[in-house]
Formats: sequence, structure tokens, C-alpha cells
Amino acid sequence: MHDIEYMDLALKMAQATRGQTSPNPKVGAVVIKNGEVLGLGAHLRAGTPHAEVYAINAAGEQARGADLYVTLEPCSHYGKTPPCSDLLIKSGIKRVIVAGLDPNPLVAGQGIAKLKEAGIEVEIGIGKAEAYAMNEPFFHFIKTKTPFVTIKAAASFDGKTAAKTGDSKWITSPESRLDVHQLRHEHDAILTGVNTIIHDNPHLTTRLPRGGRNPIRVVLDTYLRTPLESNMIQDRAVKTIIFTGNEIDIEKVASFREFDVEVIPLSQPTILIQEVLQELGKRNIMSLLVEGGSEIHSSFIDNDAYQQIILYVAPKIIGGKTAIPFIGGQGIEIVEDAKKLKFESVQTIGCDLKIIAKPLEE
Ligand SMILES: Nc1c(/N=C/[C@H](O)[C@H](O)[C@H](O)COP(=O)(O)O)[nH]c(=O)[nH]c1=O
Ligand SMILES: Nc1c(N[C@@H]2O[C@H](COP(=O)(O)O)[C@@H](O)[C@H]2O)[nH]c(=O)[nH]c1=O
Ligand SMILES: [Zn+2]
Repeated sequence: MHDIEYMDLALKMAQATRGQTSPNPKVGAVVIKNGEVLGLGAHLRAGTPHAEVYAINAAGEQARGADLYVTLEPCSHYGKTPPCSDLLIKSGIKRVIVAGLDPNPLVAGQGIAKLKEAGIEVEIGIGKAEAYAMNEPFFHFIKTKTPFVTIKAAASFDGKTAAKTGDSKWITSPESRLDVHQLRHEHDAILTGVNTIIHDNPHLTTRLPRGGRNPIRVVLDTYLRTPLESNMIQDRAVKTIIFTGNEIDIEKVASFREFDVEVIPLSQPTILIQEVLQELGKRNIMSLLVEGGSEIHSSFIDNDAYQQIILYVAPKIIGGKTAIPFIGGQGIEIVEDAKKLKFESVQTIGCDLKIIAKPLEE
């Protein structure tokens, strides 16, 4: 097999741990000698051994003189686990093939430098694009200390998220809605607005056939209007945070506390998106899924506070000039001022389209 095939093996193992390693990145590692796989490993959960540890331990003495393929630069610091670069040097590995460097300031090239100093051959870049794409939230979070924001919208062919009556069940297909639950599983937190709570009474939980992790629920609710009898207050399914302005009735906060709902008044009368993202970053929330509605979507877009948009488009026409589009807000006056995107991918899912777009870097 060739280098890229062994790196593919490591990438696949890293991908298999989607949704479970936060706030750490997903990493896969493979030990190869004379065309034989001697060790395999993936980082399974923050605070547990790194991918390289599993792969090297499986290879044992055989690691001496072998090659190691790893999707992220071996760490060189004591976090919750000892540095992988020291382990690799001790194990006698001859050559290390790394897909991508680790931008974590604690690592950032030091892992590679240590390996080279110890006389280990290092090659960088095979599988870099995929290794980077799978950990984009981690790299964003390490740099900005705020979550990587994905706006998720579901709309009809003519861009509506509900009929003029407010009815929206269901616009997209069961396959698309299942895909949304996979997205939820992969995110640390999911955010919606109080209007969606009032109209859709959602649970915002992850309901995959095989279970799945519930993201922390976050509600933007300036005046604390979330009804106590809402599903996501009553179901106690997962930690729920409600961000409000600073002019709320403190008495009401107590009634939410008994449902393990944390109400956080922010510093201004209205909610500033950047302040919400900083508060979530302080709680080590690395990835945030924004599930609207249209006013919430427009506040993230107007503040350039998102890294990607995932739009599910159904082959249906809803029409109606008062039916709500998936982005609301004030909007622009002249098209020249439109927010510019670039389309990353378009795929069919069930009978729908799934479009992933990112802000166009000027
Ligand atoms: N109406 C549609 C959506 N509607 C999404 C709503 O805003 C709200 O997130 C859901 O009702 C969530 O409910 P729960 O958390 O599953 O209990 N989302 C979709 O992807 N397709 C649609 O057709
Ligand atoms: N998961 C992972 C790495 N993750 C790196 O180490 C940091 C976490 O360290 P710790 O707190 O000790 O788990 C994390 O922020 C990232 O920079 N490094 C690796 O060599 N291999 C791995 O499998
Ligand atoms: Zn490590």
C-alpha cells in the first residue's frame, strides 16, 4: 500500500470518533512496518489516551524501526495526558508521516521539532485537506476561544421555513431530518430563539436510531419569555442555558432553576451575539449549531458571527408573501451590500438538496 492509503486508514479512524472527542480534536494513528499494520489507534474522548498511544502500544517492541501515520501533529505538552512526541521517540519509530500541524499554541510545530531532533524522519502534508476539514471547529476554537458556528436552515424551494399560517411540519424529508440529528450529535451546543420555542415547542435533542449525544441547549430570549411548560424546560433531557438581556424580572429566574435551566442575563438590555459566543467559549463549547428561526439567523449573519450555513432545500413551493423566509432581519438596501458566500458542496439527500456555504473571505 502507499502512504496515502495508510493515511486514509488513520483518517477513517479519526472520522469514526465524530461528536465524542470535544474539546479535543479527532485524531487517528497507524503503525506500519514492511507493509504490515502493527498498530491502530484513535483518540476516543478528551482526557483519555491519544491516538498514537493506542497504535504504539499495539505495536509494542515491533514499533522499533516502523513508520507512524497520524492525522495531527503529535503533541509535545502535558495536557491531561503525557506528550506523544516523547512516547514516539522512546518507542524507536523511524519515520512519522503527519497530515497536518496542530495550531494549538501548546504544540504548533514543537512536536515535529522534538521528533526531528531525535533523528526521526518527519513528512508533513499527506491527507492535510481532509485532516484539517474534520477538525475545523477545533482549529477555529483554539484560535478564537469562541465556538465554530454552523447555521442550519430548512426551507422550501421558494425559501420559506413555514407557511403563512406558521405551519411547518414537515418541509424537508425524513432523510434530511435524520441528517440534522447527526449534525446535532456532532455539536457541543444547539441554539435557538424564544420565538421557535413558542411556535415549534422543540426538544432540540438528538434522536438517532442508535441514540447519540444531546448538545447543550442554548436559547436567546431577551425578556425571558420562554414558557416554563415548554418541552425543553420540562424534559430535563440535557443542560439548558437561556441568555437574556439585563432587564429581566430576577424573580422569574428562580422558577427556571428548579428545572436545571441556567438563566444568564448578559451585560446589555439586548443580546449581543459576540457576548453569547464568548460566554459559550468560556464553557469550552467548541461547536455551535444555530437552528434559527429567521430572526436568529439574521442576527448571526448581520454580525458575521458564523463559519458555515447548511441549508436543506425541499422540492416544494409554499408561496405567500407573509410566509417567513429562512433569513429575516432588516436586510440590505442595495444588492451590492449583500453578504457574499461561497458554495462548498451541494448534495441530494432524500428528495431534498443539502447545500453547504461559507462566508466568502474578502
Ligand atoms: N419544519 C422543519 C424543521 N423545523 C425546525 C424547527 O425550527 C425546530 O428545530 C424543530 O421543530 C425541532 O423539533 P425537535 O427538536 O426535533 O423536537 N427543520 C427541518 O429540518 N425540516 C423541517 O421541515
Ligand atoms: N487528540 C490528540 C491530540 N490533541 C492535542 O492535544 C491537546 C489535548 O491534550 P490532552 O489534554 O493531554 O488530551 C489538544 O488540545 C490538541 O492540541 N494530540 C495528539 O498528539 N494526539 C491526539 O490523539
Ligand atoms: Zn498526543
